[in-house]
Amino acid sequence: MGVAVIKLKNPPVNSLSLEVLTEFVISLEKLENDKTFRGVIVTSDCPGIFSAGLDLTEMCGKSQAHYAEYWRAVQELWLRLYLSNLVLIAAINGVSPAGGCLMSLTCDYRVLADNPKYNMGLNETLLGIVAPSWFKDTLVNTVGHRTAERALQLGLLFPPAEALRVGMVDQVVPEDQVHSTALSVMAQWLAVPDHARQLTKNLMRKPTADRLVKQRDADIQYFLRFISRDSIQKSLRVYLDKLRQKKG
Ligand SMILES: CC/C=C\CCC/C=C/C(=O)SCCNC(=O)CCNC(=O)[C@H](O)C(C)(C)COP(=O)(O)OP(=O)(O)OC[C@H]1O[C@@H](n2cnc3c(N)ncnc32)[C@H](O)[C@@H]1OP(=O)(O)O
Repeated sequence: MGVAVIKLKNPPVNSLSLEVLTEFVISLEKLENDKTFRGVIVTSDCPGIFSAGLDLTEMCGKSQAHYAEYWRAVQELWLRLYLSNLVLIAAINGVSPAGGCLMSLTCDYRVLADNPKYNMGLNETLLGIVAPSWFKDTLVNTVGHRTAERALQLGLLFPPAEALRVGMVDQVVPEDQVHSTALSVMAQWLAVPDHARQLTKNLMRKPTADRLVKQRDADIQYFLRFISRDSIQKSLRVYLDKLRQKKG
């Protein structure tokens, strides 16, 4: 039925490095241009981890030019996913904090494996950083304003039952059924004529996407100023050190 599977593969935690973002955009573009494909299942090849989100090492101790390039790539992936003409189904087979969660929120439907470890949410505040307005918009459009406000301020990571309750995911299924469920949901979405579904998706999503499109450069400048602050660099270093020391 013309369904591709994109499996994120950047061990150990599928962090969204510049290279991963760039490859993801290229893969999506190819699929969008190949009319034999109408849908994509986005999933992970890393056991227990859908994606650890943006790659913290890309945002720490690098040059301004690097931060600008990185942030443009983050914007690009979000825009491509959010406005994709393809049906996108996230088969979430692991934990998905921050950018990992965002990626799944851009999909049309989310199936999450029922494992209490597989938390998801926008936890940026816990790192001492702030989810950008378009991350916030994506969450608000999924779970509503009040739930998003509480989740964003507290940096909440929701276990599966809670994620389902607040509408962050559409279905929670046993781990071994995530892929088959995503496939059967895909069949349901593909039963709708493409042009009508695509126009409707665009109607729902374009106003949100346009807010970023109209001010992409300003958004990059804002990111540069924010991420370059000594206090933010320090917060990121402390967070990364904590992650590294966990093992020791
Ligand atoms: C104006 C706007 C400004 C800024 C906006 C920025 C928006 C940011 C969005 C983000 O996505 S920030 C990233 C948020 N992500 C997280 O908080 C997740 C952090 N990681 C974890 O919680 C865990 O690693 C895990 C995903 C639950 C996996 O745990 P596990 O025990 O399996 O692995 P471990 O913690 O030992 O990690 C292995 C290895 O990977 C490194 N790591 C983990 N996450 C990241 C990451 N996001 N980026 C880069 N590297 C990461 C970790 O340090 C370990 O490295 P080591 O092997 O060298 O020790």
